[in-house]
Amino acid sequence: MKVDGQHYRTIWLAEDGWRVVIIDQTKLPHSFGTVVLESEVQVAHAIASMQVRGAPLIGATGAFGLALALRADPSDAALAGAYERLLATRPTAVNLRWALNDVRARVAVLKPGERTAAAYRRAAEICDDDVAVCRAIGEHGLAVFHRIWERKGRPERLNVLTHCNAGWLATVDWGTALAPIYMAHDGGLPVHVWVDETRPRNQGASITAFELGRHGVAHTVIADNVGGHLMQHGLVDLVIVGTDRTTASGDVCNKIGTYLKALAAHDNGVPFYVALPHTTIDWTLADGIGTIEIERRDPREVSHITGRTADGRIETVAILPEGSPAANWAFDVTPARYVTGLITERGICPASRDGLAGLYPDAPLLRALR
Ligand SMILES: CSC[C@@H](O)[C@@H](O)C(=O)COP(=O)(O)O
Repeated sequence: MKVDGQHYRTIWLAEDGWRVVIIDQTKLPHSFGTVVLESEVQVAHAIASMQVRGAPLIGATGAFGLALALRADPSDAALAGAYERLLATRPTAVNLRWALNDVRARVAVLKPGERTAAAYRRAAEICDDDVAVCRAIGEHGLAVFHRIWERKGRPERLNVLTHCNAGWLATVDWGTALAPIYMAHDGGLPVHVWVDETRPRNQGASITAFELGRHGVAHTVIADNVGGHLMQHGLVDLVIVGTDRTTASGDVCNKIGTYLKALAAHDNGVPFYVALPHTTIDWTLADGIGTIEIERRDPREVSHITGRTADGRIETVAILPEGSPAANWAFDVTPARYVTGLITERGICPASRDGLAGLYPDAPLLRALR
């Protein structure tokens, strides 16, 4: 997508053809800058510190991490070590495991001297595929938006609520949940987005609002607790979110607070859609609540908040009384029964094993789960 008239992806190779450039998302929305990664250790840091974030982008970055590791040492031992270290950076988004498994499987069968080039090639393909997949998600989602707009009698604005950031900055380009929003806006559908601020790290307030604002999409940032009230008053036409891991039975793990939005949507008859690429489906799991590892992050993300002062300095301040403990669960699971539909690159399906099997009859392990 474009920032100040220039088209960006979220990750690309530097002119030297081997270093990896990313947008430093920890600096948004106050500054837009890039960071150059030269080693697997720097890639691991970028993922863990959330310079890059969002499930598909974490996967793509991990793939480049393996390429950088192999460039330094293409041995079996180095490949195994880099795989484990990169996998440990963030536990919940399954795209990371998917991308690391994919690259490892392709290079492990090659001679060490051939591995680096193969890993770079595959990482680049993963990026290109992600762009194509997100574009397709956008097109399928756009049809949903049009249907709801028509059903509601073509209101002056179509109010969409989203949580966290599932936009182009969470993927390689386009985004998942935000892709149909961009397409709706570009096509003249009068879309307006309620942006949940998404405490504690405020990905909605800092990243989704940045994206939508730069693209000219009408939006309003709201505190995380507002959505239920808006739904009760008919001010939300649909909810659309991304996901970090969706089980083979359609349970959806996404940013903490998603579950509460799904409950409120259910109570108010508001459609609740989840947009996802195939790389986010964990075909090995049937029950999301009991089995998905939920990342727990530094409580400091809850007890402190960062922003820009009137004179332009970025400052972090404490917001809790001294001595009050804080806890920081980063994701929750929305059971499939609260999900109106899964919007994938192959189309839309019910959030269920049969729904996913209909779209992905070729999926590995699906049979074993039946
Ligand atoms: C297309 S991104 C889907 C999810 O990764 C997104 O909704 C989300 O929860 C991101 O969490 P984050 O902790 O910012 O990586």
